[in-house]
Amino acid sequence: MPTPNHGTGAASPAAVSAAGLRKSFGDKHVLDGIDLRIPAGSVFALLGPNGAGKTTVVKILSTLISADGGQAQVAGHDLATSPQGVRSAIGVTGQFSAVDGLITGEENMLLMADLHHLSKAEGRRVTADLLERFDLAEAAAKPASTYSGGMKRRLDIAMTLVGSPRVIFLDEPTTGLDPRSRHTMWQIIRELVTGGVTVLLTTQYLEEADQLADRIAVLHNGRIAAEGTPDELKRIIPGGHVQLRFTDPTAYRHATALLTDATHDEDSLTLRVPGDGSQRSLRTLLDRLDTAGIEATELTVHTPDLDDVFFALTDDTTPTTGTTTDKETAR
Ligand SMILES: Nc1ncnc2c1ncn2[C@@H]1O[C@H](COP(=O)(O)OP(=O)(O)OP(=O)(O)O)[C@@H](O)[C@H]1O
Repeated sequence: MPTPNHGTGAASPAAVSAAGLRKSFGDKHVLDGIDLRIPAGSVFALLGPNGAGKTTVVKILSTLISADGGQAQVAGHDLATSPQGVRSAIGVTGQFSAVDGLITGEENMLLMADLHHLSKAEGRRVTADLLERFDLAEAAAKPASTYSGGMKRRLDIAMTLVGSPRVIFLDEPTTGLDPRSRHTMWQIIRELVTGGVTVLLTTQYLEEADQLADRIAVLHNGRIAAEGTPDELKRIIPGGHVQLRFTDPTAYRHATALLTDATHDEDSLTLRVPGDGSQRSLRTLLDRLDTAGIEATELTVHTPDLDDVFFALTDDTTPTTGTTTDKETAR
């Protein structure tokens, strides 16, 4: 479920905007003209295969490295002319934790408060508040090296929040976490956005983008291959169909003769009828079968999901009508 502030565009001011970002490492062109617009108070997911350049985008937008070309503004500050302004408005949680394992969770937080020049009292207040919020109060006095992966990740994000950033970059926030910790992290991210923060996250997990993001961009070959809401992206990929499976070869043959737009597989006695999975198209198909007195043994509706989008956009060898996921099986 995306966040309440569906950042669909025009009305909300942009918390992050970028135009024509380019970056090469040696002769390797990693980013070849990236445009982004992330409405304030929304979650934006950057998806892409390994090595697509997701971390590079985060590093550029968080001023850790500079772009070779293009321009960007973050929280109203220009990357080129006001990098310090950008840094003061953002929080970054990278793939490699900033947590120091030798000191306690609380000490990590207090160190962060010092870096943000909070007074001792304010630092202690913010630390106690965040440790409580992130369910780390009990473990606060233990060395961070004894924390589980999920606890370290929560501490990492809590440390990011010490400076009250308006824009947060989360680079693969749930990689390596078990399903429960992943769900906890999703809840934390949703709460951040409800509080008005803007989140740019990179992820390998399509489900994560589907669950969290108001908008998703798929990065491939140095460019944004597609951008939109999860539903918009799913709509651009064909591949919805109804699969009919028969056990009676005669019924299968009759169905093949009737449904001439279907592709069929003689060996498994199955037909694939193109369709958008809507109630109307399903009813039409069932009416045609009923009228002809044909009964299928099994009917399965397939609708494209983000996996299909990802594969179709990032693998030139996969046909766009390829893999689909079973969404509903009847009979
Ligand atoms: N400092 C660097 N020097 C040389 N090459 C680099 C450097 N940083 C990144 N690259 C290369 O740039 C490409 C993009 O890397 P990046 O880490 O941005 O990808 P990514 O999409 O985040 O990948 P992953 O999902 O694996 O984390 C990769 O081919 C990587 O090897």
